[in-house]
Amino acid sequence: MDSRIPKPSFLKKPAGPLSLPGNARLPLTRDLVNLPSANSTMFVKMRAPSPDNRSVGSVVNRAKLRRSRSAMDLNRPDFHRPKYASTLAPVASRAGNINATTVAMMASSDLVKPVQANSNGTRMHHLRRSRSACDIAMTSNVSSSTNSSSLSGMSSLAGYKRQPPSTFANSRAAVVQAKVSKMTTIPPRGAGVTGTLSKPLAHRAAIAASSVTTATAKKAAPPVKSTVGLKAGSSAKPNGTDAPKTSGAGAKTAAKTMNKRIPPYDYKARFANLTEKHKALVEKHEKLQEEHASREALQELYDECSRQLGLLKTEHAQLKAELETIRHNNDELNQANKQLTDSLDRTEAELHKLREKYTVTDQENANLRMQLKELEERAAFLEEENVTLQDANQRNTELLFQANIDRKDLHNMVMDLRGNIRVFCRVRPPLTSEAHRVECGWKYLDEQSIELIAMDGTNKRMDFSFDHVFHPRTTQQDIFDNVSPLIQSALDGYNVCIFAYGQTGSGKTYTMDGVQESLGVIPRTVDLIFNAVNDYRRFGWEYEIRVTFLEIYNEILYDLLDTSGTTKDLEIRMANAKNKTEVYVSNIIEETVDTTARLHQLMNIAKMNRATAATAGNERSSRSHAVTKITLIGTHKEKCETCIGSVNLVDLAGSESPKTSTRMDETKNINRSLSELSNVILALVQRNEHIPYRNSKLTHLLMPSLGGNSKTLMFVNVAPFQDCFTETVKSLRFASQVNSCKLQKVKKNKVLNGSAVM
Ligand SMILES: Nc1ncnc2c1ncn2[C@@H]1O[C@H](COP(=O)(O)OP(=O)(O)OP(=O)(O)O)[C@@H](O)[C@H]1O
Repeated sequence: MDSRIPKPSFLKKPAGPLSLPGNARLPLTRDLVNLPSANSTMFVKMRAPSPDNRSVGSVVNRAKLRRSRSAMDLNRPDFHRPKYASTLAPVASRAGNINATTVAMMASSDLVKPVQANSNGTRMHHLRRSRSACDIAMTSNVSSSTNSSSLSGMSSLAGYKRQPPSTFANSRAAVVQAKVSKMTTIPPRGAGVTGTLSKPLAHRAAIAASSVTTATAKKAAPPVKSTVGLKAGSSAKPNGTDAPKTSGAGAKTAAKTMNKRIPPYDYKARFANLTEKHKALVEKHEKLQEEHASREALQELYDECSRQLGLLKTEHAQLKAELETIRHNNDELNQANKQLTDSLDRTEAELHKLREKYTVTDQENANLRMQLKELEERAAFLEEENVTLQDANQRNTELLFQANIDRKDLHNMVMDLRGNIRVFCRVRPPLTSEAHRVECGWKYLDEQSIELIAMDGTNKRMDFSFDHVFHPRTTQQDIFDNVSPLIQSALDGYNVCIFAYGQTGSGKTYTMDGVQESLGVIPRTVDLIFNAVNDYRRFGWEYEIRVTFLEIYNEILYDLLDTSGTTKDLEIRMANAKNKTEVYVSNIIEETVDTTARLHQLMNIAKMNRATAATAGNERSSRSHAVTKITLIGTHKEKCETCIGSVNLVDLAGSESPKTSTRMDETKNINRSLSELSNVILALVQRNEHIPYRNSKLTHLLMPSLGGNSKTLMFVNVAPFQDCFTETVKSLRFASQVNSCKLQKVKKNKVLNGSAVM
């Protein structure tokens, strides 16, 4: 298909040169109109191939073709302008379209979006995108018709459906204005800088929007449809609806003039036409400058918006971080609140329990108060009763004191009836080691009589009577039960003497001291005295207890509490010149004891200091007379009464046959002192005027107990063996003599002006 447009027949070459200077020729209207902006490919593609040089060859030089149609080719003498060339309507400035569209699109979309990297590149990108977007439909149509023919390609432009510029531009402008107004009406957040910047920003935005609106409104005239200008010989028919509304009447006239068909030879008309077009172009240039200014304003607005956006983003990030912190704090507060709520629940539960407990306790408290009130009433009653009872108690104490005195008198009377000197006989059992020894025949007739039968073949029998006879199975407690009444007499203010007499090994020390597992009379007496003293305190009596431990060995006195090792001269002296039976020992240690333990301790000391040795009848024989004296001084402060009693506990040395003795001097002294004791007893029995107390230390010391104001008890201890028969008979005969002795009536010690009368 030949796309060459046939040369119009009416177009003739001018006869002579125009009245232009030199060789210049007026450019064609088409060239002038499309010279700066008609370089688009669309238009190039729509251009018909040059009718010239078709005969040059089969290959067409397209560069030549373009050049042949350029403005410079107008001077060619063979140039033939196509008829339709002057009828081409001026194409609306694409730059103007692009600017308006770009501004509208920027306002609608990109102004509120962050600028990425290079702002210039982005702006160009928007420009390119907007232009390509506008040309999409047209480009596609053109490309599809390029290979057919220019005419068909131009005709295909008729199908180009451009969006109505006025509507599009107006809508874009409206969007821009809405965006700007929104930006200006958004209250500034955070720093005041944003608020202060909003005013110029709004102003610029308003200017830009108004410019865009004006530009787009001016561009509301639709771009010339190619189909109009492409129709050969037909004049352009401006569409009334698409005609520009802001160009004014001059522009309309110029357009009409320009579009008016001017003969080629009418240079004046053509010049006028060109002048009008130049004028239109100048106006267009001014408008483009305004648009450019608006674009710069928009660019500044865009930059400002970007900066604001950056600030807003920073502020947004800060607010986001702050929000995150607040959320974190809120979570922590929620957690703490939950814990506090749990704790509060527990506390309320505990409070509930405590309230219940308080209620119960309050009830109990009320009950207790009632009980307290009752008790107070009861206490008042009891207090009155107590006063009454105290009066009664005082009277009873008086009665008891008097009764105790009566008891003492009665007790002493009984003791007097029993005799002031009494004799108890005790037969010890044979030891396990003494099983081989032959025993005498012992026949216990009653509690007071005993029959001794010799087991040497003579069958000799002897009867003895005493105050009490104790057989070998008698316990220490049974013995002391018969002794304790005498101790009570000592507490009542009487002198008491208890001594053990008998052959060596007959059981004297066992009876008086006893052994650890079976205590004798002395330790039991100590316990009884301290128990009685405690009981007497209830009657108002306070007792002072003093003790001395004396030993008579070979007629010499020794203080058993003296552990100094020095020898002191102990002398037995008369206590009172009027009463020659009361004696005391000078220089002896008399210790006051407060406790039983202390007294037992002193007893052990004395026991260790006592002289002992082995004898034929005893491995550990006491070779001296030991005298333990306990003085009891009772005081009744209320009655101003004092009673002094004493207990002499004597463990005599054992008599020994000179035949069996290995220490004769010791044995002689022992036997002599025992003999003197017998003489005194006999003198008392015979009621002699002279009683030989002073013949021995022992009798001298026991003088108050034997012949004076004393209650005396003698144990006669005998061994059960046949080889002791002679000594046993001697002891029993002596004890019988003592038992027959009737001492004078014992008197109670009197105390006058604090001095004791012994
Ligand atoms: N009633 C008794 N029951 C058990 N054993 C006893 C009894 N009497 C004495 N004995 C024991 O017999 C032995 C001799 O007794 P004890 O030493 O008391 O005799 P004594 O008369 O004091 O002798 P001496 O005069 O030589 O000192 C001791 O071993 C003692 O334990």
